[in-house]
Amino acid sequence: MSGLPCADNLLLVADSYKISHHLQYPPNTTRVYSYFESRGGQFQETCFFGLQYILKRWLVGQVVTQAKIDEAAELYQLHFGSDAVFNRQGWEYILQEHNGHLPIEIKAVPEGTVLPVKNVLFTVENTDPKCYWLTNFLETLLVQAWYPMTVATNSREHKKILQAYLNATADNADGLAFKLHDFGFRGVSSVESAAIGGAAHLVNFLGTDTIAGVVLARDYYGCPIAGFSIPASEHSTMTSWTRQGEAAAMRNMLERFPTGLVACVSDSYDIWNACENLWGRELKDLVMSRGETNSTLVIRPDSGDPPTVVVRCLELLGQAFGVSINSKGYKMLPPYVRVIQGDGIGLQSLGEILHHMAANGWSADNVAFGSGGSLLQKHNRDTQKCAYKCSFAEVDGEQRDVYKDPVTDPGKKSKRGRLTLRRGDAGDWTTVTEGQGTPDSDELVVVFRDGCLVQEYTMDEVRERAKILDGNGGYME
Ligand SMILES: O=C1OCCC/C1=C\Nc1ccccc1
Repeated sequence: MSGLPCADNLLLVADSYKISHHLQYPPNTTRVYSYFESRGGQFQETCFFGLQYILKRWLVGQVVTQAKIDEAAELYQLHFGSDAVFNRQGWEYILQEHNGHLPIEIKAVPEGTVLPVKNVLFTVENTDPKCYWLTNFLETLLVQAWYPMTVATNSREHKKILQAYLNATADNADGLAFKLHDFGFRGVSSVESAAIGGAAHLVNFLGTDTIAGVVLARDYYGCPIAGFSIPASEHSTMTSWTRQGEAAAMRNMLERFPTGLVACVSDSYDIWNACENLWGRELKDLVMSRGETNSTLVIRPDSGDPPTVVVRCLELLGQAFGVSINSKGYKMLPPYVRVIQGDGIGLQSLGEILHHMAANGWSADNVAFGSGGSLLQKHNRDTQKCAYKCSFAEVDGEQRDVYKDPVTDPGKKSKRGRLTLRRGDAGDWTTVTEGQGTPDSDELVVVFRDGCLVQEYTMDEVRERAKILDGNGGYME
């Protein structure tokens, strides 16, 4: 037992109403086929990621045992006040006939793929006609793919902005992968969410403090080390020296971490004083000497109006350490001093800060950003309108296209029939409905079948697919 709620018992990982659904399909239903899509919302394209974690964590291998069936039967008898709801026979059939492996086929777009919303992202179908009820039993769990997909998509939107500003104001975009650091571990709802969301951010970037995400990438995406960080202070390690001791605390950071990158939060009392008089005067020689070993001090403001504070810090540091003009005509601090802004960073404020920097002649290359709640937590299933819907069924041997089309919301209309995902010569994506597609033209790949993970992706492959191609998703006015 992993100590998790539901303790790895897949039979408990569903909405309660699902437990009764095996009794609600037409008699002699032998096949239920459903698909997952994002209908779009904040973003009109989606970076698909995270299904592999769900498959490997919950569905691969012998996931049905007698003990799990008995535990579920007991709980559901209490939960419904009846032992006529839970599908004991159905689960025992899977245990006996399939040795506890799920007779399901899942076809998905390769992880990391970026495609317009409203396209099929994965399909689910039972491979044993007696297990028609299993396809949609799995909805509850599989729809949780909304989270990693939405985090990866949102993180990638930040990358577009950063790349555009680097292209416009920096010598190159070589530092792009470290420009947005994940600060979100504490701000999500669970360690597992941190792992999933943290890994999703790492599809696009290499900087993170969310260790759980690095661990998930190692354990589920074959990546020994998916993200990196550096020694950095927090307010307690600075303020415990007292206000009079702030310079000593800062000096300690430089002496304890004499080479490489070190970050120091500097707004405990007065960020302006810190930049001008502490880093810029009292510790100036120690800061400058880091240049001799290609080492860098990263100064961290952590309060105030972000665009104003970032630019003011750059101005003060520029006065103290000097400024050069890069190939794009923008100001650069010396290589041994940089700024990281980790307060109030989201898609909107990132653009505003970078715009304000550029408007004041500062290159985007001077600053890195940290984002927490906006990066990992400020999303829900509706952000990208992710849904799982049945589009095909077989009843009494008759194959029927299935759909919903609510008169009260045309936006919720679902696709009909078996679906395939086609990629045109121009790289455009089309979802072919009503079984009109052909298997050999289908971009959907069988990733799971009958308890086995048929196709697996490494973080490197995922990152390759998620790369941003044109460097000008820009926001430059
Ligand atoms: O402030 C924080 O809140 C919570 C997450 C971590 C964190 C800062 N970390 C950091 C890492 C690398 C450079 C600078 C800071």
